[in-house]
Amino acid sequence: MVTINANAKINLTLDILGKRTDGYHEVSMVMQSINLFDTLTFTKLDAEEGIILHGDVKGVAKPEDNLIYKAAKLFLDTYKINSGVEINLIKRIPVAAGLAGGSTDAAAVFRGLNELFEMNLGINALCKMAEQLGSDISFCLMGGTMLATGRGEILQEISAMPKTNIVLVKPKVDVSTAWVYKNYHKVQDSVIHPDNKAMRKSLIKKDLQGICKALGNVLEYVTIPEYPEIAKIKQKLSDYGAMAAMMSGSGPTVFAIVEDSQKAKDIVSKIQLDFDADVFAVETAEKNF
Ligand SMILES: C[C@@](CO)(OP(=O)(O)O)[C@H](O)COP(=O)(O)OP(=O)(O)OC[C@H]1O[C@@H](n2ccc(N)nc2=O)[C@H](O)[C@@H]1O
Ligand SMILES: Nc1ncnc2c1ncn2[C@@H]1O[C@H](COP(=O)(O)OP(=O)(O)O)[C@@H](O)[C@H]1O
Repeated sequence: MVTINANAKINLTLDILGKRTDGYHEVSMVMQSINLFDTLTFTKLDAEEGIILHGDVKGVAKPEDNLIYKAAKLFLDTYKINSGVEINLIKRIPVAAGLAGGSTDAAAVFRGLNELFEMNLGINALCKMAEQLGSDISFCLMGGTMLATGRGEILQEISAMPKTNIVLVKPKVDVSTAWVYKNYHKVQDSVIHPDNKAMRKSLIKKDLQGICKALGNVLEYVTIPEYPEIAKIKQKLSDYGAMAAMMSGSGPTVFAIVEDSQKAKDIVSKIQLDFDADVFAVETAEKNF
């Protein structure tokens, strides 16, 4: 049996450089893994038993639609492995939250099956499969602090963010990533683009104030007008003394950077009373490879 913890991510920056001919958007974003995680365990089965998945994902009715199932099928088919596999999922990352919950589960499947079947595949081979299923899965394989370009699948390791306390607030609405990207053209002329160079410089200097100053996400301009609660959550987090607060990915989760774990606990206990939301105190996580 193999067990993998699949970390969620936040976007320290998210910039869109343009629309591509394949319909996706060209992005440039600094991504950071965090220690909020799903846990997946993998056990070999006989080939005729196929892929059996235990554990529900809200809104995903059929197991075959789960990214976990799709990733397992892709792995077994690609490497012509004549075996079944049983996968147990403990879901902790909120779904459709901007935290890459589905992508990180898929990445965990590639890592888990690589170990279970003793394939010794390198990160490049795993990333090749990842790209076929989703833009964020390659980052979830790598983890840590990365600059992601292309549609998100081209990764460059950059200076790691110092270990930092983060508070996550996920209001009880689900946001479709596809919908957010689809509506970006309506706001693109009025957005303030994040400064990725300034972010990278601050990361090199381990300057948390600088990192806070350089946070920026152009998708806020699409998601916040539709879900104004996100702006209220950002404001409250600042009022309660967070160093900075911003929406992650396509939203709706807001993450706040806070100076220590006591402050994080204080903020969690207060903000839980203000909003109908899932609230977590977490830390930044290190890379997987
Ligand atoms: C916005 C981000 C930021 O990290 O994260 P989430 O909010 O989903 O966590 C990502 O770009 C989400 O990546 P991911 O969730 O893997 O997206 P995919 O499954 O590849 O694509 C979902 C849909 O989003 C759109 N899409 C995605 C990535 C991209 N660079 N341009 C796009 O236009 C496409 O319309 C696609 O149909
Ligand atoms: N294992 C999974 N975990 C979460 N979502 C999944 C999974 N498999 C498929 N999905 C689908 O992917 C969509 C995006 O989910 P998720 O990755 O959690 O969003 P985001 O990247 O915005 O955090 C969900 O609404 C759901 O329909």
